Amino acid sequence: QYLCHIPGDVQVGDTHADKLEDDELTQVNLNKVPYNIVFVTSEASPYSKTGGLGDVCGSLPIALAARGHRVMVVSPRYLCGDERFAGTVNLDSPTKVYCAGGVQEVDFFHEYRKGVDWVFVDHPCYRRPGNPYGDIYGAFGDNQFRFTLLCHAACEAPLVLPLGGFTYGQNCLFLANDWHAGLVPVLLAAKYRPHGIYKDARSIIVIHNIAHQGVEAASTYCNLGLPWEWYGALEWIFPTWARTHALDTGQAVNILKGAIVTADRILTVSEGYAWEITTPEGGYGLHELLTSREFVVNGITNGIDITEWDPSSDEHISSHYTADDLSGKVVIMECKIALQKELGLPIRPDCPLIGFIGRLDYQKGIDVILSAAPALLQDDVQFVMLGSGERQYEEWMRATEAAFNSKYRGWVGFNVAIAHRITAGCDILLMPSRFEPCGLNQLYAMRYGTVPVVHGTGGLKETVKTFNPYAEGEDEGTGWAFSPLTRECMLEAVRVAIKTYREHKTSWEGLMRRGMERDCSWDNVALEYEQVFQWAFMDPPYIIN
Ligand SMILES: Nc1ncnc2c1ncn2[C@@H]1O[C@H](COP(=O)(O)OP(=O)(O)O[C@H]2O[C@H](CO)[C@@H](O)[C@H](O)[C@H]2O)[C@@H](O)[C@H]1O
Repeated sequence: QYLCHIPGDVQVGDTHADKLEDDELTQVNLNKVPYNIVFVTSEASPYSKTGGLGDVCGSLPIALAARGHRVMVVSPRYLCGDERFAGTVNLDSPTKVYCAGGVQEVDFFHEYRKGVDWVFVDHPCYRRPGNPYGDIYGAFGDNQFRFTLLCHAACEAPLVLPLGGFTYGQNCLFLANDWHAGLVPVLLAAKYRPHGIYKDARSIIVIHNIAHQGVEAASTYCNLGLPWEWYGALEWIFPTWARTHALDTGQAVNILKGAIVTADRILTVSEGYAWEITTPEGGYGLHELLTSREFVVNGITNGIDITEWDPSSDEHISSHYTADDLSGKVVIMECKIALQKELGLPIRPDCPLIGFIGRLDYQKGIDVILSAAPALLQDDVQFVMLGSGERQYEEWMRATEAAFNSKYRGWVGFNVAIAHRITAGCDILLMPSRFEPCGLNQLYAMRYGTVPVVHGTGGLKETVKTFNPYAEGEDEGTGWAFSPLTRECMLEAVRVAIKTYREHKTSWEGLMRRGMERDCSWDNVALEYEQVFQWAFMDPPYIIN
C-alpha cells in the first residue's frame, strides 16, 4: 500500500522508520504507486516568476519526480527567444484548440530538466513585453483569453505529446494552480468526460491566493470553449454594494469558482489558510462554497528549494556560512557589509539591518509599514525594501529614501539576486502581511539565519514561532509573530527583536540557529502531496457524466 505501509508494519513518520535498513527502504519505494502528474501554471521558475507561485511550480515538480512520479509542467512560453527558454525545443506538434469563438493553433516547446517534462505553450498572445500578467500600462486586457488558451492546451498535452516516446495518456492527475489554470477541472468535466476521455483522471485545484479569482463579465462565457449547460458552474453574482450602476445586474463568470465546483480535491498552501478560506473574512466570497466541500479541502505548507536558497553555496552572496559555522554572518558580517556598500548605506556592521521583500500591495501590509516607518527610523536602525507594485508605494519608497538617506533604501523593481543578498545580509526580515496563504520569504530568511518578524496569520503563523526565552530547545522559537496587525503591535515586535539583537547576543544566535536548522525542504512536503493524490484516486471523480 502506497506510503502508509512499509515492511514490518512500520509507518513512515514513526520513530521505527529511522531504523529501516537500506533494502527495506528500497522496498518502500517499490511499493509506491507512481502517478502521471500534470502541473498547469501561469509561472514556473526559472522560466517565469513574479512571486511565490513561480517558486512552488519550479521546485515541487522536481521533488515529486525525484520520488518516482512522471511529472509534466505546462506553462506559457512568454516572449519568444528569451534566454530562459533557450534550452527548449519545438516539439513540432501544432495543436488546435477551440475557444474564443474559433480555432486557435498552439505549439508546444519542451525541455527535460531535473527529471521533469517542462512544456511551454507557444502562441502569439504570450509574446509581448512585460511580466506574465501585464506591463507598465497595467494588466493585459485579454488575460482571460490567454489563460483559457493555456488550460485548453494543457488538457491536450498529455494526449498528444509523445514525451520520451510515450504520451502521458488519460490516466493522469492534473494540479491546476490558481485561477489561471482553473478551467482545467471544468474542461475535464464538461468537455472531455462526456466523450469518454479522462474518465479515470483526477484534478486538484491548488489555491495559492484566493484574492485573485479570474472574474469577468458574464458575456465572456462564450469565449471559454465550454458547453452552455455548464454556465452555472462559473456563474457569479456580485452583491448589490459591489455593482457599479443602477442597471448593473452583477452577473459575471468566476473561473476559480468553476474550479472549486468541479475539482476532485482542493488544496491550499498551509493548514491555517485552508481554514481561513472557509471564513467570510478569508474566503473572498467563496467561503460558503468551500465550506460545502470542506471534506476535500486540505492545507499543505510549502517547502522551499534548498539548493537555490542555500547560504553555504549561494552564488548571489559574497560570503558563505552554515548553522554550524555562523562566523560569515555573525563575526565577519561580509554579506551585511556588502549589502550596505551596494545600497550606499553607511557601513555599520553593528547597526540592526531590517529588510522587506515583496509585492507592494495591500496583501503584504505595505500600508502598515508606511505608517510605522517614520517612528521606526527614529531608532538607530537601517531599513531596506525591495519590491514593485502599486505606484503610490513605489513613490513613497523613493521619497522615504530621500528623507532618511542614511537609514533607508527602497529598491523598486524585481531582482532575484538582490532578494538573495537582502535575505543574507539583513538581521531581521519584516513581513506584516494582512493575509498570507503560506509565504516563502520568511522560510528563506530562517534558512539564512535572518530572524523573521511577521504578522501571525495563515502560513506565517504556522512557520514562525515567537521567541520565548523561558522555554527550552525548539520551543524557544524562531522569530516573532505579532497580532493584531496594527502599527503599534508591529513596532513593538520589531523593537523587541532589535533589543534582543543588541543586548542578548546568545539568544539571537539561538534564534538564528533554530531557524536555519528547520526542515523546510520539499522532501517531506512531497510525501504529504502524495497522500492527497492517493485520496483523490480513492474516490470516484467528483463529477461523472
Ligand atoms: N521585487 C522582488 N524582487 C525579487 N524577488 C521578489 C520580489 N518580490 C517578491 N519576490 C520573490 O517572490 C516570492 C514571493 O513569494 P511569497 O510566497 O512570499 O508571496 P506571493 O504573494 O507571491 O505568493 C503566493 O503564493 C505563494 C506560493 O504558494 C504563497 O507562499 C504566498 O503566501 C501567496 O501569496 C519570493 O521568492 C520572493 O523572494
